[in-house]
Amino acid sequence: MGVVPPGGRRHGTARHGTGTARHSLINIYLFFFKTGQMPRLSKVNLFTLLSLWMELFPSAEQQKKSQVKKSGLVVVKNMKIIGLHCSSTDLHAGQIALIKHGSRLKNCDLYFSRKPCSTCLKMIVNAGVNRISYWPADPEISLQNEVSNPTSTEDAKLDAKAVERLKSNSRARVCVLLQPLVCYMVQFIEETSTKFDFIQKIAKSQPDYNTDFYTACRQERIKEYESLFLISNEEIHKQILMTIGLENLCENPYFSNLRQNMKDLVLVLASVAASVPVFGCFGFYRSGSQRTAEADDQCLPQDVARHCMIQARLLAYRTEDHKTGVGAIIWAEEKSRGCDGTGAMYFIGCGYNAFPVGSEYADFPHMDDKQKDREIRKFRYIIHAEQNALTFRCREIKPDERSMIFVTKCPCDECVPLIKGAGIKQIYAGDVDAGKKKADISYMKFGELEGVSKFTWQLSPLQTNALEFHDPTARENGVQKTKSLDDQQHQSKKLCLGHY
Ligand SMILES: O=c1ccn([C@H]2C[C@H](O)[C@@H](COP(=O)(O)OP(=O)(O)OP(=O)(O)O)O2)c(=O)[nH]1
Repeated sequence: MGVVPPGGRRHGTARHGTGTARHSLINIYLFFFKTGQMPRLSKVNLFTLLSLWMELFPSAEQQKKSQVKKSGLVVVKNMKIIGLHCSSTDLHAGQIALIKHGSRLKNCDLYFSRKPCSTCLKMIVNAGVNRISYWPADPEISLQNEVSNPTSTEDAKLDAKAVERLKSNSRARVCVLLQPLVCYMVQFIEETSTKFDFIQKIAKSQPDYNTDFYTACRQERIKEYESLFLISNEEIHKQILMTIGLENLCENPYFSNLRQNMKDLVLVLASVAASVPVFGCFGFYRSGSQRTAEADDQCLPQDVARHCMIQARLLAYRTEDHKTGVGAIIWAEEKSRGCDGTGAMYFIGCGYNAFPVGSEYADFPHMDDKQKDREIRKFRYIIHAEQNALTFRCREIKPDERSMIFVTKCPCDECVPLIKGAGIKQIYAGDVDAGKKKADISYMKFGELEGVSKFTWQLSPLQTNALEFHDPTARENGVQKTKSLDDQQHQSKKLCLGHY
């Protein structure tokens, strides 16, 4: 487990409101000028966050109250994600990993949202995994609810002991891999989430053009995730840590550092999740020209589409482009429901925009198209999020299955033909730059793309029709449009750190 950097607590990481946004922006600028880089999520924290998020994968199954808690799992090979899973009513996440990957689990790293039970651990260890990381709160077999059901808590304690015995006799490292966030990470994520295109699109539809709803939604998510992923009572948390073999973390400063790291990650998750909010009639809908498409190519349920877009948003915080972070993730759907808690859906690949693998920070230019000298602009070098997702995919894209890509920004002219050529059937994205031709990057092809269904973030068409009825010229993609606001939105869409 990482420790807090010298000087004590990291700067203001546990702030709950948008509060002094201007101040935090100045701090982020200072960080940028000092280090030359924007705050970035470490891979380990990204995998941990994705495991927590997978625990929340929307499920059609009825959740029964049980001692066995739902858990999320990220399977990683050579530091690349090869599986995103969550438990179902019948199977634990570890069992699903075994069914889906079998002996391919050898040398993989597994990130669990809860410490796995002995049934799962013995099989995973047997498969030869390299490392098992877990979130240090209530384990899969819950150690809470002592009073209401003493027998099952006794069983849970017995299981925790068995897990420890398996751990001490296994080659795999079973550990907690949390790292402290870099300075200003929480503020940066909060700032960029408020400015995220989806939030701005909703704000634009509000009469007073504000983003207060983002703050409210974030607060709700914080409450919800804190109750799920943290243990509010310090004594109970200590008791659980003791039972699951983490007595070393029960002393201060390790205990308070651990709790702070966990809290910061929960804040990150809540801030990102709130940037693709459940808000009024906003969601992913076909754009105008495609609305008559056949019914067999329907949009995913909104909660599933939102969930996957949030995965892409998390990936974007690994970007190497300090101006514009982009994340992309590809999922597909089998013909029939599988054993995974994700139903028929399975993971294919994911990525974010970054310079070619193996390159060093100074190898390539980082400037944008405001830079006069075209030779020192980033555009000819950077690999786009979709390109990385396709390159490092772990499964093939099958022509007879519904495959879908979720991208945090409108796919550009380099990526649109790649997505279509790869046989991806659906694109879920924003459309803010659609139709724009910039100096070195263009977004002209997305609007014209045919043969791939496009679902962009907008007001539901039903709602749109009502608007149209009143004023057919006053909308674009379902959002009431005035020229000046549209321009404002483009200006404020990013935390612009482009004036080097
Ligand atoms: O389909 C795409 C399109 C772009 N990018 C990445 C590449 C590059 O790192 C960045 C370019 O973003 P943008 O078009 O917003 O240009 P910018 O110069 O970063 O910002 P601005 O909108 O101010 O021009 O986004 C992708 O990953 N996928």
